[in-house]
Formats: sequence, C-alpha cells, structure tokens
Amino acid sequence: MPKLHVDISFSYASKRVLDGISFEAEKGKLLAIIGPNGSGKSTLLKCIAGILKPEGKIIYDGIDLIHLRPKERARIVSYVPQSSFPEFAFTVEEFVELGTYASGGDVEKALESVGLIEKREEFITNLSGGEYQLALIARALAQGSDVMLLDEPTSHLDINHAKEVVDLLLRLKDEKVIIAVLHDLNIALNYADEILVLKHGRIVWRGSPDEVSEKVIEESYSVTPRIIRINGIKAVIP
Ligand SMILES: Nc1ncnc2c1ncn2[C@@H]1O[C@H](COP(=O)(O)OP(=O)(O)OP(=O)(O)O)[C@@H](O)[C@H]1O
Repeated sequence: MPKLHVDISFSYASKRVLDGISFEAEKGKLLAIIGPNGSGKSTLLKCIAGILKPEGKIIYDGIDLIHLRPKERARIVSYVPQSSFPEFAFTVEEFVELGTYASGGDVEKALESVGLIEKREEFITNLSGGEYQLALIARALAQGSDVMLLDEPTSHLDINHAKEVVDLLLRLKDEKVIIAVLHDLNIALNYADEILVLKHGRIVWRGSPDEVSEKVIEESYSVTPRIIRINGIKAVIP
C-alpha cells in the first residue's frame, strides 16, 4: 500500500516555521495534526498541498510531489483550506466542479457524500458557514485524489455537522490517505488513529490517541487540562 513520506523544512523569508518535520501517513489511519496556534500546522498542509515550496522531500507512491506541476499534483493531493468567505457567486455545483479540473471527478457523488445534493443550484454565497465548509470538502472530494488534507474541517460546524464530517473521514480513510489539522482535541482523541503534535515548527510528540496524556497536552499547549476516559471515550477538559 502506498505511503506518504514527508521530510521537510520551511521558512517564510528568514523565519523558520517548519524545522525537520518527518513523518509517514497511510491509508486506513486517520492522522490528526494538533498543536498550539502558530505552531506551523497550516504551513505544513500548505507545503504538502504545493501552495508553499519547502526544502526536502514529499514522496507518495514513489513520486516526489514537490517537483510535480500543479495539475499533476492535483491528481494526487486535494486540500480543504480553513474556511473563509467565498469570493465568487458560483452555484454549489459549479463550485464543486472546480475540483474536477485536474482529474474529471464525480461532482454528484461528492455532493451526495457531504449532504449538499439538494443545494446544488444555490449560490455558494448563500450557504451558511457550515454548509460552505461542506462545499469545500465536496470540491476536494471531486478531485478524486488519493491524499486528502483538511485544515480544521470541523471548526465552523455544529456538533451534528461536525459528526457528519468525522463520519465521512472515517468512511474515506480506507481509500485515501487523510491528514487533518484539528483544534478540537476531543475529536482528535476520539476519532484519529494517530496524532502528531507540533510546537514551534517541530514534531514534539507522536503516538496513538490512547497515549496522549495530560503531560503531553501541558507541554505542548502550556495549559494543564484534565483528560477523562470512560468506556473508551476521552474528554479533554481545559
Ligand atoms: N505568509 C506568512 N508570512 C510570514 N509568516 C507567516 C505567514 N503565514 C504564517 N506565518 C507564520 O508562521 C507560523 C506558523 O503559522 P501557521 O499558520 O502555519 O500556524 P498554525 O499552527 O496553523 O496556527 P493556527 O492554529 O493559529 O491556525 C506563525 O508564526 C505565523 O505567524
């Protein structure tokens, strides 16, 4: 089974933001990246997505993604950015169709997967923040890529829609390499298979959600939380 190998560093001008980040991700395991604000999580996803050009290597299935042209890379990697207000008044269907540019993917299936098929004719600018987040995910799904990167995919969603997105990722994880930046530690600890903790642009901890201790959170976020575990369910109380 092909793996994604990441071994990179990145600087904005002279400011080192990612320093020797090295990890692997594979299908079947939902990988969550957590860490405090400014630790480099979004920058890491942007490097893998090809928006930023890091030093080092990003290899998937023997192919070095850093040196691929954008259209070739888009066949392999899709990226769901942090949600912002849509810039153009496309219909939902047209917006999701943008994802098919590189690979000619399935718009209808993508809309169905996120529950937006009924809204296909509506303008994207009329969606709620949560629905727009789902449209961003549908656009990435329509790309049909093997690797999917998501930057805080549940941040604008109510508990019901957040659960829908998590369920979708759990359904997709056997067919795609999925890497999600998550601020919601409860989602990360309860649904991810592996966790990477970033701090000051370095991986300071990695392991399974069951191994995340109060000390790990304290050392990364400088806050002393309580982690409660009941019948396999974990809750992080700040
Ligand atoms: N375009 C940019 N130019 C210069 N510095 C930047 C730029 N974008 C981000 N940074 C800096 O890089 C560092 C990492 O930012 P990044 O957005 O990757 O962190 P993050 O962990 O995703 O943060 P958050 O959790 O707040 O979204 C921060 O110090 C940030 O100020």
